[in-house]
Amino acid sequence: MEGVDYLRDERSKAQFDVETMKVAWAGSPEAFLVCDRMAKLVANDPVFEKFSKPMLGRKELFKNTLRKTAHAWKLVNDLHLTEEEAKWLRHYIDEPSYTDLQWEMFVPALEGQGTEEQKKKWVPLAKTMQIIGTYAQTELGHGSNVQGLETTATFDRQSDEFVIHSPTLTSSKWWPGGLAKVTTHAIVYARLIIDGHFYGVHGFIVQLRSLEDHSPLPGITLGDIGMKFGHGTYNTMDNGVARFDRVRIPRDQMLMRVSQVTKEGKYMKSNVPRQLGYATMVSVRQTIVSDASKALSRAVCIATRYSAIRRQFGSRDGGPETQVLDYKTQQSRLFPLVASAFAFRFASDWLKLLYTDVKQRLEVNDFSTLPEVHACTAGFKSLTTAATAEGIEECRKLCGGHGYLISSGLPELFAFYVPACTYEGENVVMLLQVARFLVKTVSDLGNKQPVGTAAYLGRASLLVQKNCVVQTAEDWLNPIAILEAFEARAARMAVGCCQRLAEFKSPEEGFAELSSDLAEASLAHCQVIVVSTFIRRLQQDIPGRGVKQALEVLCNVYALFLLHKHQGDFLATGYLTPKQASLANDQLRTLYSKVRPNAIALVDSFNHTDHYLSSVLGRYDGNVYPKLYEAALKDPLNDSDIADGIHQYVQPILKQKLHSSKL
Ligand SMILES: Cc1cc2nc3c(=O)[nH]c(=O)nc-3n(C[C@H](O)[C@H](O)[C@H](O)COP(=O)(O)OP(=O)(O)OC[C@H]3O[C@@H](n4cnc5c(N)ncnc54)[C@H](O)[C@@H]3O)c2cc1C
Repeated sequence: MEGVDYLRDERSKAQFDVETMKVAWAGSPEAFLVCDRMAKLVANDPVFEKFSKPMLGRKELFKNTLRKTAHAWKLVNDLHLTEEEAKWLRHYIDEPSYTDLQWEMFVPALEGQGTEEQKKKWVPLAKTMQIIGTYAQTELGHGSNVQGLETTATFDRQSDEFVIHSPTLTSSKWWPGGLAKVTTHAIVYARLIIDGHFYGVHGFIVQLRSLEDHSPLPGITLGDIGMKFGHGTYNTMDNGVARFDRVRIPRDQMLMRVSQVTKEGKYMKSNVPRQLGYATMVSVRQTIVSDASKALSRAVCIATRYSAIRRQFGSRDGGPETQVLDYKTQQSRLFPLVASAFAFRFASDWLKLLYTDVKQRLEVNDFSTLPEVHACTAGFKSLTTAATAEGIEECRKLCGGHGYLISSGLPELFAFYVPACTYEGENVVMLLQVARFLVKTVSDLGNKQPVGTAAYLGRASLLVQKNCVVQTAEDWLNPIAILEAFEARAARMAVGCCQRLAEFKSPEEGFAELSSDLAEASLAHCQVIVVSTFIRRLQQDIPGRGVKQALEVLCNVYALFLLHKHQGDFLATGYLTPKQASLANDQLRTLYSKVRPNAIALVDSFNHTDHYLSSVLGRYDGNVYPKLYEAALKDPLNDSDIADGIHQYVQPILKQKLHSSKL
């Protein structure tokens, strides 16, 4: 049998309806149709071909992406694609490009932070690509600490302008995508100074380049920050550096929705609540969580298909060797990642609902849930991006030596994905923000009932006393038992941290000293939310033969895998006995056997095209070995038998005349 037959055989074993699972994964029949159409549009268009990328140099990579981006924009216009469809089109093209910044940072910042007048002027220009913008916040010296930014925007009353200036080397803007060579405008974050007084960091719309010949405007120095990790991923993008030498912009180019500077130089807070920006934040983080599920689904799709094809050891009587997917060790590394992809998918669906809820509340000036929403979305960002980056690397290892080949698709996927742990809020910094919320919530328990995802902390006094009642491995299939275990562990960790904080002279000193424990308590809290979201999703009606049952197995795998991985916490907090932890692990092994027959069908449910996966190992048809060989032959080193440099550098060594004493 060949790889092709192995996958066909695997598909025939599926115990659920794959087509309905595809809809469950996409979120709705409509969402499925849009994704499917855009994925195929990209896959069938030769301009979006990806396999030659590893052979391109930096300049060619960059130009190649410019060409693809221009073609994509033409398709958007020719086919009258909606913004949603255009978003999916960009996603399936699968190359970091300046348009990511345009649509995901520049336009949302204008819409979220601009006044009605500013939006009327700038948003149509951006949406029709008459201007191309980026988001210039990070500097050489500061990223996470936004209040530490050094770029200044000084108000000049006489000319009614702001003077944008980079006073030090470390104030150079550093990282913004598209900044080096493409973008015509940027939202530059700078310290607002009026009459020598500092009024906090604000966003300013700054034109960077001439719209006529694209050259940098006077006083602005622009450049690329250099090659980044991986080859063909972020090196397709011109992340840039910018320095400003007293560059003047009109006063009305400060984004003034929340605070304004008048002609007279008076700084005023508008009556628009500062919290309005929270809705945008929830939306951005929803996209990050959704992207995590997509990236992880790609990696597990490759690793699962390849694991069904790859055979090592175990041949009896001349029969076939064992599929590596049948090894329990392979299953225990891979299946939790398949389950995690689904968990993150449902978490992102839930965040969409949360976004609607937050927007409705903000419209009636109800800010009561914002601290909880802020903490939960920051935690989701950290948890899902960290687990996805680790998961992609694990999938690479699950593919053995071939996983290290660029043609496996996994090294580039990792290089592409891993900065998600850093941008949009560095992951540990995010967990510490969650920790501040947890400490406050636990400290206020006497006065205030926690809401939403923190509601379980309202039962903290009970959760710290009550112990787990599980007696058999089957008891670990009960969602109530699972959820209570996660809640009890998280509550105990949060309460424990608060008790220890009280022993320090000042809360800040305690927070700094215990920050590592606090980050762990935050992670435990975030896991409660992801596990409970998965469980709640399964309480809804899910149509299709065997679909709900397959998802229930994955939900249990996800939860019990986390419990096993963090069993130190569960035991140290005293909620579980060693026997109960061991029963959870027994159940986990049984669950892996239940996932096994469905493994290929589960990853088929992601509906990934071969173009999107860009992996020889993850091909839908399973024709791995012939195509791996074919891909290798395309390497430029195989153009001739005798490579450039052999005659010059190798042959002289071979032909050297050595004195017999040296032999
Ligand atoms: C691929 C990529 C694209 C980017 N695109 C853009 C862009 O378009 N526009 C833009 O403005 N920026 C962009 N950035 C920059 C990015 O937003 C920042 O790198 C990010 O915010 C992290 O900040 P930092 O680099 O200052 O990390 P740092 O904060 O310096 O992190 C270094 C270490 O310090 C730790 N640390 C920091 N603060 C604390 C604390 N209070 N307590 C404990 N530990 C702490 C962190 O956990 C980390 O381990 C991009 C970055 C990357 C990698």
